[in-house]
Amino acid sequence: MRASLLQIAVDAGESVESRRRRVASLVREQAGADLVVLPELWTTGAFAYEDFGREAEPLEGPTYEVMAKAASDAGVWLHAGSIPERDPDGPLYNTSLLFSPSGEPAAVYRKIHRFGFDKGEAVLMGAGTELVTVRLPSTTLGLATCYDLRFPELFRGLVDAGAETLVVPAGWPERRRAHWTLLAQARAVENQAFVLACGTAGTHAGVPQAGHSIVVDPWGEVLAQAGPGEEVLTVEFDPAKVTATREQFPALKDRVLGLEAPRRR
Ligand SMILES: O=C(O)CCC(=O)C(=O)O
Repeated sequence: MRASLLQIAVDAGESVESRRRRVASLVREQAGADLVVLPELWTTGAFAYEDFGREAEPLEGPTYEVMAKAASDAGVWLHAGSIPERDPDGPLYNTSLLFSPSGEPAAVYRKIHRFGFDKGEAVLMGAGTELVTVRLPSTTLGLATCYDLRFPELFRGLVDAGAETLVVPAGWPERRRAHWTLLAQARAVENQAFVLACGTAGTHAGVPQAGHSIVVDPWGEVLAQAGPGEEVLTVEFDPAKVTATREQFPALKDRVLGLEAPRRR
């Protein structure tokens, strides 16, 4: 399986409209890949809180249309990263879109863990409530977004639902780059799954982005990692390695569920 992670530079000097066009043509250039992955909130930038409301789109808005067409032009499965979604009956959501190689919608995932504590995304956006997995011809994807990477129970839920390849679009800041690499490897090792984590480059809203998108195999080996700037990170991997790893080192079978809390003495 060949995957291309498009580590897009999100800088304030470029309009959303021109970034959308630029990213669509980068997706088209990936014809021949099986899966293309974009980062979180690449239209606005994950920290451009003031732009969320202004740039929010309906689910089937401009980014959806342009990305559906780009997926079918390239003939690839496209994880189009996430958009600020305006739900007509509810709040904004940080919503990921996945398209099939014919440009059909294949999945929608609304980010469950919102970042910012008592400000930013945490107050501006609603929380998703559903785990999402998607069966591709050679692997089952499990979807998560950025801050979700810190919550292992979400990933365990995805694995229980059959996920073998965990896809994590992000807008991770440079300041916590060490956590990004460490957590991507931890999620791969503990779940014996591939992790494809695609971040942004550039600086928006005064927050330098980490870049360093990463692909980790089920043994925790880093198959590829990008540098800090805009980059297309392409990697070939064998999805069958998930089953092989889980058979050779069957730690997932030794889980003990439903442990009781310690008794007070
Ligand atoms: O957890 C972190 O350090 C970064 C999370 C983040 O930037 C996000 O979810 O947008």
